[in-house]
Amino acid sequence: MTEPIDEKWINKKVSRRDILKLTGVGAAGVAIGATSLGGVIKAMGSDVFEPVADSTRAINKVDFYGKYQSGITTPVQTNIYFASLDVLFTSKKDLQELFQKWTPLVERLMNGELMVDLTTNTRIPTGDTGEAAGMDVANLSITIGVGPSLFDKLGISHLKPAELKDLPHFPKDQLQKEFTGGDICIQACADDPQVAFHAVRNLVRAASGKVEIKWSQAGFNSFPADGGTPRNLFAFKDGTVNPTITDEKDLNKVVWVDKGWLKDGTYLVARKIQMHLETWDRTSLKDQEATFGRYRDSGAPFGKTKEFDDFDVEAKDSKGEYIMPDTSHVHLARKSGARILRRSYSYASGVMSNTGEHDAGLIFISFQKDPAQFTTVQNSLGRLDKMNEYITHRGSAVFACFPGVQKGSYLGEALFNAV
Ligand SMILES: C=CC1=C(C)c2cc3[nH]c(cc4nc(cc5[nH]c(cc1n2)c(C)c5CCC(=O)O)C(CCC(=O)O)=C4C)c(C)c3C=C
Ligand SMILES: [Fe+2]
Repeated sequence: MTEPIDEKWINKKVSRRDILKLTGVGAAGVAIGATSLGGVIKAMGSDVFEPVADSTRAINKVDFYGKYQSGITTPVQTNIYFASLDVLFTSKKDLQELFQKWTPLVERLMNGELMVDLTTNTRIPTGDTGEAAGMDVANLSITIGVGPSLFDKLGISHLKPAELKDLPHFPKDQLQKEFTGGDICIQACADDPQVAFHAVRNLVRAASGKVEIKWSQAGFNSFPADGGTPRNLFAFKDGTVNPTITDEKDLNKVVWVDKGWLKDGTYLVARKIQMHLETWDRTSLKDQEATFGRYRDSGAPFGKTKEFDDFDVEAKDSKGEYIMPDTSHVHLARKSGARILRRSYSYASGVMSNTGEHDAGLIFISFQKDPAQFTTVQNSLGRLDKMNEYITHRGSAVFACFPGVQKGSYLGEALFNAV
């Protein structure tokens, strides 16, 4: 039998910045070009790292340990694989064991390591499913949360935060059971679709017999060449007005829970929203822009010229009419007064079998310290939102996402320490 291979696929592709850090070359101030990197490594007496060409995707590691979980204020990656799971057990102890088992696996995945050492023994299934072997870790972030149904199933309703409850029914909701709810969520985001999928697949596999996938959805964000705001499938820049992900003070107001076992965690709201692209594509540009109250090309609010220009929703023109139409999505969302951190992805999953339309839309994801913030915005959009003509809400879920993990601890430990 051949020796097991403990192969780090992150080591196969290491950014130039990382190599400079590892070798100390950067600190010594030695300027080297990309073509000389291989030589530097050999000179260091190591053949572990292979040189790679400079690439924007090569700066590739998101930290697992920290005050907060990754995938919340992590810069948005290009891909998501979101999975909502149901548990197949009924005890709190089983849940604790699941998170204790997952913690080092999540750490390994985010380090770009295989789930367990590979063996070449072909008589047994491999420890890692293998489809991410040799790939860059691509800024993989993994965010884990628990849904309201979990607490009831495990008989621990007394530990369920008062804020964690199914969202109310909203006018025009057409929710389908197969895209709604779930006991646990895994949000895997990465700059590569296969890396994100591999993470979910392997975590679910490691919990075989303990969890089953209730629903899942892959999604994407495509960034313009200048790295600015991505456009959604209606071709509008989406994500312009959002809390700044580095503004800790503001995030404390909007995103991070400040009490109880969920302190430094947050609530994730997921909505699977179909976008009726065929109807949208038959709509004039003028009407499309009035739907949002923003110009399509620049992303600027009506009456302004630049995407990030501030605006007053109450401002009126000389005829006394709102500059930003009062039925526009942005007018109504802003007027709600509530704030959320949006981190959504587009999806395109083939064709709706009953209508022949594109099965495409938005996996709307927002983080907030109380799901009521989302509800306030959604209630303000209500029946008035001009965008309602073009969208249908098909799925919905809410999860309490744990605080970050410190070394020696595990995902959700505070929940298990709570009485
Ligand atoms: C309840 C919350 C929201 C849902 C659901 C939602 C769905 C949704 N939004 C777009 C496209 C855009 N939304 C934009 C702004 C915006 N949307 C929300 C909330 C929800 N959107 C907020 C809070 C805001 C910001 C409002 C503000 O204060 O300015 C925009 C404009 C650009 C931007 O700021 O991102 C677009 C475009 C789609 C397509 C969609 C469902 C399919
Ligand atoms: Fe929106």
